[in-house]
Amino acid sequence: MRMIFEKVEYIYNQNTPFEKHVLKDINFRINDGETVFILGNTGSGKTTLLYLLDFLIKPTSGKIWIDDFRDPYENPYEYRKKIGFSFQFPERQFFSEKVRDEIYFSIKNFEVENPKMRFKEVVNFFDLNEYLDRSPFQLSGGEQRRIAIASAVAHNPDILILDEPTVGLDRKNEKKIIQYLKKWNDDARKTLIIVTHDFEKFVDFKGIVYELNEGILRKRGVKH
Ligand SMILES: Nc1ncnc2c1ncn2[C@@H]1O[C@H](COP(=O)(O)OP(=O)(O)OP(=O)(O)O)[C@@H](O)[C@H]1O
Repeated sequence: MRMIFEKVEYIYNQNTPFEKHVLKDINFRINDGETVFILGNTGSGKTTLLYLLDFLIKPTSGKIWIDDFRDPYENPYEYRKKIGFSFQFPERQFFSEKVRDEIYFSIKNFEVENPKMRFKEVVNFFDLNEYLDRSPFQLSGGEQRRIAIASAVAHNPDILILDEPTVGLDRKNEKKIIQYLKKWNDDARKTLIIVTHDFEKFVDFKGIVYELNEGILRKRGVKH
């Protein structure tokens, strides 16, 4: 699923005293299998750009296209099914009382084949057995991050979008998650989109690096 941004602008609270022009004339495309890093200072618009990539918000002006000519907002569910999204602040993405349901949700919602097997696979890989009956809201930042990433990948999406995936993780889990993401990076069919302030932790990754600066997106280079 190729994603194309054409002259995309995003303004919060337009025509109010709190108006904030966050994204300016964004033109880029993300092809199947690519890894894309989006860097930039605090408040430069990175999270807003990711919300657009998951069709959670609509551009104030400009267009987002899927595979050249399809409008994702006509049927966002259909396209979102192919995407896994882990938020910068995991508690903003959680909505279940138990970790078990949080992880099971996308497996069920997106009708994954062999749901029980997939659930076990994800829980075992991310080492989450001990948390299954606990509330995701009452866990540490690092534990929440693991659950957020596990939930994002549970339905085996084609595109994985991660906002600050390494924040809060201890060294052991950070290593494990980076290794896991490297497999996505190496998989020619899987697209990986990462916003990070810890770019040096992705030293072995290939990909296209963009930088957002006051809402303007520039290509910084390609990592080989
Ligand atoms: N819901 C909102 N209403 C109004 N302004 C907002 C809203 N969300 C974000 N903003 C503002 O838009 C700008 C961009 O925010 P965004 O979260 O996209 O930046 P960011 O690059 O992800 O920052 P950080 O690195 O700190 O996470 C910021 O100035 C922020 O204050």
